[in-house]
Amino acid sequence: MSNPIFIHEDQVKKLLNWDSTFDAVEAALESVYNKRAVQSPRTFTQSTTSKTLLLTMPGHLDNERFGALGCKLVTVAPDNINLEHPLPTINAQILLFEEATGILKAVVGGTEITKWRTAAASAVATKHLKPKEFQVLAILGAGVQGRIHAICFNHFYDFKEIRIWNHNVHKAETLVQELNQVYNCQKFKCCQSNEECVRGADVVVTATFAKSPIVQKEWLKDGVHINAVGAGLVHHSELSESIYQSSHVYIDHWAGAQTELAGLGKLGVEFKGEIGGVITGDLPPPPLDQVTVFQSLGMAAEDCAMARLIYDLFIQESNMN
Ligand SMILES: NC(=O)C1=CN([C@@H]2O[C@H](COP(=O)(O)OP(=O)(O)OC[C@H]3O[C@@H](n4cnc5c(N)ncnc54)[C@H](OP(=O)(O)O)[C@@H]3O)[C@@H](O)[C@H]2O)C=CC1
Ligand SMILES: O=C([O-])C1=[NH+]CCC1
Repeated sequence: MSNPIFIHEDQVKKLLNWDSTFDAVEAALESVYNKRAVQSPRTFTQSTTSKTLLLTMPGHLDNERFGALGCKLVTVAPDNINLEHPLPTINAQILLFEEATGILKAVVGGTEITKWRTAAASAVATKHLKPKEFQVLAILGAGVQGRIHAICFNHFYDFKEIRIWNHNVHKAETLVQELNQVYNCQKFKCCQSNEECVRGADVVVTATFAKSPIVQKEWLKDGVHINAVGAGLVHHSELSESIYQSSHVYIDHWAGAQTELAGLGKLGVEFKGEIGGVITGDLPPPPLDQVTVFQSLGMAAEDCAMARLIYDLFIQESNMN
């Protein structure tokens, strides 16, 4: 019996690319809708001696290119940011199993994968729910997800302006400066308030730990698309209730939504369906003048697809050397 391979974060980082990530995530979202993926509900284990939360996310995906049986273990430790030497808030590993035998074949660093696949899921949802009219992108949150969303959306879409707001404005200023320098442009702009950031935007991303709404309905332009990524108290704490009640809301997976978004159900919010249904064409695209929300929870199927992608690239590269 061979020992499992360890693919560390720095190796994962070198193997990641946006186009394959997009394909893997799109395949995962479609497979969940087509019932070619199995995702047992994720579990949440709260440490009683710290703020750290451990999530276990088992999944299986039946797909020629991205199929895999795996389990992501991911921790959320909000205080990491305040350490003398700050660490990422979200850290993960993905266990990948041989399907026929159940033997562990690889442990794949999951922190970069979580970053990339989450931004790619927002990009996939945006492609299917807001097919054109990109001028202005508003990103609320300048942490790990805010940054990777800026990079991902700049890769896939031709926004004229990418605005970034953070409740601590200095952090947004630093990120904007970095991105304008890296891409040798001036399209990244720092906003002093969340309202200034959102007003007039065509696409909005929320990626914070905000426990109360940071986006209000009256700030939204007709036809805006929102990718709601962050979770404060719950996964729907970043947008005001009236946004959810008046817009077309799509989710990544029903099973997760039934438990983790139960609060929205109590407010009378009816989900239009899984984004996978829009990808397959079974669900009609929303009218262009309607506000749309992609409520992203994150799925094991995305992580399995990504771990398989990285595993295959790692083996290919090892065989070449
Ligand atoms: N849907 C999905 O698949 C995934 C969702 N997530 C979620 O995305 C969110 C961001 O994660 P990540 O970027 O990795 O975390 P980071 O810690 O890197 O960033 C968090 C950001 O939220 C800001 N923030 C913290 N508290 C508040 C507040 N009360 N109001 C407004 N902004 C606040 C922080 O600002 P500052 O540092 O200045 O305080 C920072 O910009 C989290 O809620 C996380 O759970 C993450 C991964 C996957
Ligand atoms: O899907 C995911 O990995 C996560 N969602 C929220 C925190 C981590």
